[in-house]
Amino acid sequence: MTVDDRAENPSRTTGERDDTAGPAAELSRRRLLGTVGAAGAGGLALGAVGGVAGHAAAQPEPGAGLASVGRTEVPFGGEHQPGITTPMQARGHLVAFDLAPGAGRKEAAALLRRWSATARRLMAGRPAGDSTITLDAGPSSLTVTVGFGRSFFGRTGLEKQRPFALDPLPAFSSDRLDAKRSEGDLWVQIGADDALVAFDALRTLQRDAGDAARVRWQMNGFNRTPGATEQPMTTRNLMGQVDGTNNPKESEPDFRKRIFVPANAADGSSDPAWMAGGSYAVVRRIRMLLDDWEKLSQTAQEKVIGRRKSDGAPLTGGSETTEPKLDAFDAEGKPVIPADAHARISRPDQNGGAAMLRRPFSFHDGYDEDGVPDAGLLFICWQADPMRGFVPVQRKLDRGDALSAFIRHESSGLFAVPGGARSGEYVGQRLLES
Ligand SMILES: C=CC1=C(C)c2cc3[nH]c(cc4nc(cc5[nH]c(cc1n2)c(C)c5CCC(=O)O)C(CCC(=O)O)=C4C)c(C)c3C=C
Ligand SMILES: [Fe+2]
Repeated sequence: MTVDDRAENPSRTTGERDDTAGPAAELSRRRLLGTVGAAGAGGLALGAVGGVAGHAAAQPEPGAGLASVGRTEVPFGGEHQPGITTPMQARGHLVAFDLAPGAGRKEAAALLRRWSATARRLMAGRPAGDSTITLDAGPSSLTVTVGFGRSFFGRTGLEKQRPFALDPLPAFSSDRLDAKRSEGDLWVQIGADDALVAFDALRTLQRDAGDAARVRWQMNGFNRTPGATEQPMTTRNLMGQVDGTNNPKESEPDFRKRIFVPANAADGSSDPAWMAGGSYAVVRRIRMLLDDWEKLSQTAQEKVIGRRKSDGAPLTGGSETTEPKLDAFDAEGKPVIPADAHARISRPDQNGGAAMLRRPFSFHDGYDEDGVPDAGLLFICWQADPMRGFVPVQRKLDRGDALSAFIRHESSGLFAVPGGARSGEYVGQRLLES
């Protein structure tokens, strides 16, 4: 998708009206952006509203001259939370919180109310609080997504409302998990196409937590900057592979069923009513053993995945979107796509139909003392039921994925992400006020 496509995509540019904004909405950056954006296109440099004299008049208007990357807005409200089907953003922060000692359901509800108000404002390109970090940045496709970990329900006395889907994930033999960087009462995913906008949201939400919750762990990630390529291209990961090709597509008939909890229990869901329109996120910090990986020849690397590095096409030929021929053999009688190739054994048709929407960020947290990069994938996958998404696929990968020798799962989290907030509602209200 080009920048212009993104700006024209209604899901990216039309926000629902913020009913918490009040008269300040008159001067909201979002509305200024519309005017100033148009003026900017004509080459007009605007002064302060009302022609304020002196130094202030020389300052550019907030939002002046924004390009479509900065202008693009994702709606906060809706059937689903943002940040699930939103196109991947350039910058991401993941942060887990634990409720503070003594904080319970009442404090959690107040916190979710504060976070929702902040997210609504920031995602619309309006300041929340006194920060000036993003005054000239625009919404930049900011999304804030909030989820509940298993431990949240005990802390708030809501155990009867805890979904079975939050039962702990099974242990996998290749797990090397750090408990301190895993799980958490609450999880927030922040994504934006501008690093300052993403940081500002992270900092503001953390300040909003006040005495109610403390940061348990926090991770930073990135992806290709939208607009950097003219063709809409699937992103690459830090191993250099095209990654995301065979994700379920929103246009597929079973997409919603696979990714989202149905809107009512009559649709065969065992989920509590408050999860209607929600999804489950599995979050894994997966370190890439890049020194080992880069010792492999390109041909060997391609066999590990089963796809070409250059364009992501299957080893049996065609283009990125060509269906792989799983039963093709080479002159020596070996499968062209090896039996343990990652992209072969992770397919739904090899796992009883198990499917998930992968929406990761890459990470790089510097180098270890021995010069080894601490880099990899903040793997985030979304599904209506982790037992019919992540778990069976990871079980299969754990038993015999050629990629396993080059990656290490270092932390894990499973979070129930409720449906999107309706107008005037805060995220999680249907749980906290049930
Ligand atoms: C348990 C789920 C998965 C984990 C963990 C995982 C880690 C992981 N994957 C790559 C790179 C690629 N994965 C690709 C495809 C792919 N991977 C999974 C699941 C997990 N991956 C699925 C379900 C699929 C799609 C299979 C299909 O339907 O065809 C690919 C190929 C291109 C693509 O379709 O995206 C690559 C490349 C890495 C580097 C990694 C851990 C660091
Ligand atoms: Fe994968």
